[in-house]
Amino acid sequence: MSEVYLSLGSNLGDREENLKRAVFELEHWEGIILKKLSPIYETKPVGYLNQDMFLNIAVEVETNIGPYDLLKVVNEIEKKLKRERLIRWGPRTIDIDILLYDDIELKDEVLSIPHPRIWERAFVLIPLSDINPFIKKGDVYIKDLIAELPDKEGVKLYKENWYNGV
Ligand SMILES: Nc1ncnc2c1ncn2[C@@H]1O[C@H](COP(=O)(O)OP(=O)(O)OP(=O)(O)O)[C@@H](O)[C@H]1O
Ligand SMILES: Nc1nc2c(c(=O)[nH]1)N=C(CO)CN2
Repeated sequence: MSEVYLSLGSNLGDREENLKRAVFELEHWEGIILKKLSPIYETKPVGYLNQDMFLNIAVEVETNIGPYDLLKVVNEIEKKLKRERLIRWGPRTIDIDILLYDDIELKDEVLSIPHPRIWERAFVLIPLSDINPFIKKGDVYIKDLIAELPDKEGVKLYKENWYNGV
């Protein structure tokens, strides 16, 4: 079994309900075991600024599904939640990114692991460090990376203990 970290975000429709539905799908997917869920954070949009606030979480799962098949799974869940891609970095009912997959490093046209932008995104690193503070980039703990990030002020705790199934 592999240890995988995912990042989920929503800023369209009922954001909390979208996160719950996506986590429910992951939890009930054959070959995926849900291990840890972060609190929900409300976060200022990064990249494309003219859009509503996001809710973001990080999730740890165990799985025997390989990285490329796992990408298909998360894309399928996004589709199920009726995600439409209109603007790059724009509004979405749900976005699911594969952050880390064991210690794998890979990069091609369809998939990059670790996700290329995670180390510079407080909305990713803050929930991630809640579920595993021991993750490092090289020699540096993510807490120390977060301290250096300008967008950390835009990340506020929204709700703890929020998931009980849907
Ligand atoms: N680690 C990864 N997790 C999820 N998707 C990835 C990853 N690496 C590459 N991709 C690719 O990125 C493509 C675009 O993803 P998406 O539209 O969700 O980007 P985005 O969420 O708008 O921006 P960002 O990638 O900065 O979060 C996906 O179709 C997928 O093939
Ligand atoms: N706060 C926040 N900003 C974003 C997010 C997100 O999930 N949260 N996702 C993006 C594209 O992946 C772009 N910008």
